[in-house]
Amino acid sequence: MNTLPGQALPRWRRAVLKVGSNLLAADGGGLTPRHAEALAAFIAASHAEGREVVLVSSGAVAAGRALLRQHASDGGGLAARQALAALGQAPMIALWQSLSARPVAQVLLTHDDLRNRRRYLNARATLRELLQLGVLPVINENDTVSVDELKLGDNDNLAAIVAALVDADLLLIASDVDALYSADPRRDPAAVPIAQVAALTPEIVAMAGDSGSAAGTGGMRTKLQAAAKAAAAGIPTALFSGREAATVQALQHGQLRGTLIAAGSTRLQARKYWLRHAPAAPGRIRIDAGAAKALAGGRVSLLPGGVLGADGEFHRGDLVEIVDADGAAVARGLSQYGAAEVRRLAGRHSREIDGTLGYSYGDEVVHRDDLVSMNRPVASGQEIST
Ligand SMILES: Nc1ncnc2c1ncn2[C@@H]1O[C@H](COP(=O)(O)OP(=O)(O)O)[C@@H](O)[C@H]1O
Ligand SMILES: N[C@@H](CCC(=O)OP(=O)(O)O)C(=O)O
Repeated sequence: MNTLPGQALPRWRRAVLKVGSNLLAADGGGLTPRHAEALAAFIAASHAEGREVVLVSSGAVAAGRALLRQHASDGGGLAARQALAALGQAPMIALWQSLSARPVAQVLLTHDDLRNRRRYLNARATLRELLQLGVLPVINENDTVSVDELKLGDNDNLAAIVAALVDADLLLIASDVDALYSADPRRDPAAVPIAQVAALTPEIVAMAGDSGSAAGTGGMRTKLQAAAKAAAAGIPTALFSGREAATVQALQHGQLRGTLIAAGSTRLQARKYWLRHAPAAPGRIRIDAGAAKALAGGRVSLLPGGVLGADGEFHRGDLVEIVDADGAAVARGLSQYGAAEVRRLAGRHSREIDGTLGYSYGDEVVHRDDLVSMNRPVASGQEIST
């Protein structure tokens, strides 16, 4: 039973919710809606309030294993696990669809997809589009092609990477344990729950053990790794029990009965800091006076109409300098198009992109979420991007 007092959940508009296998296969066999129901109700209520939730759901291996058990034993090696995941993806998605009035979209990702700049941007564009369409994205690792060196390894880490990918302002991790404890509570009856973690020090990390069950993968260790990744991107993490319907309902009212792991800085600060200081590609985008003025004011995207040209070489997704007609630095950002493409798009209207290139990655040359103005301080508590 949860003995932690409630605490305020950080304000959020877009969250990633990670649901572990232990919750979905709570009876030790195949998937059950027992705990998923309350989580689906939370997602629906959040959506009705104008918030966006991206779901990262485990459970495919557990679902596959339950199906196969009726026919044969699964062996236990990597290929067997991959086969079980392939078998279980559809039932896992079906479970969420059965609990959601909105359409559910399946998204399978690997580490390789997220390391590759082009695929990273494509995954992000797809997820943004799904959210705009009002669809519930359900993400899982693409276990079929995830061999060891490509594997994210667990969905806790995948959820943290997705949180940064979709610019979430909160990472919610629902598990079968109600908090981070001072030691694994399955092994140490004297372990006490921890309500707040200000920083993931080595002492805190040492408290985390691995999974206590066959269904789960990483235990608390991967949850803290995920929280560290999220914190580095300026995203706080909330750990709570998805077994307690009252705990899940309390989230709806902004109350967390679990562990809150703070982010070092705000999401916007972390992102803007990175955009400002990371090494840029050997190339730059030149813009006209009107675009320079708009970008200096902040919170706007760079459209092709304001572009004069591009110098040097850079690729889609590269961080580039944006300069005015005199070569003075105005901003930095991730270009949606490569240098050759930007040269062709210079001065054109966004609606001409498709006709000019034969394809389009979006209306913006640099999206406002990927842009930092060089003459504006990165203030704390700035508005969260939409
Ligand atoms: N310090 C700790 N505090 C809480 N839980 C811990 C700790 N160390 C290990 N664990 C284990 O982590 C488990 C949750 O992780 P896991 O089994 O991977 O679940 P999930 O399927 O939700 O990802 C808990 O049931 C618990 O036994
Ligand atoms: N891709 C696997 C999930 C692996 C995983 O991370 O599981 P868990 O520790 O329960 O979140 C599956 O769907 O079974």
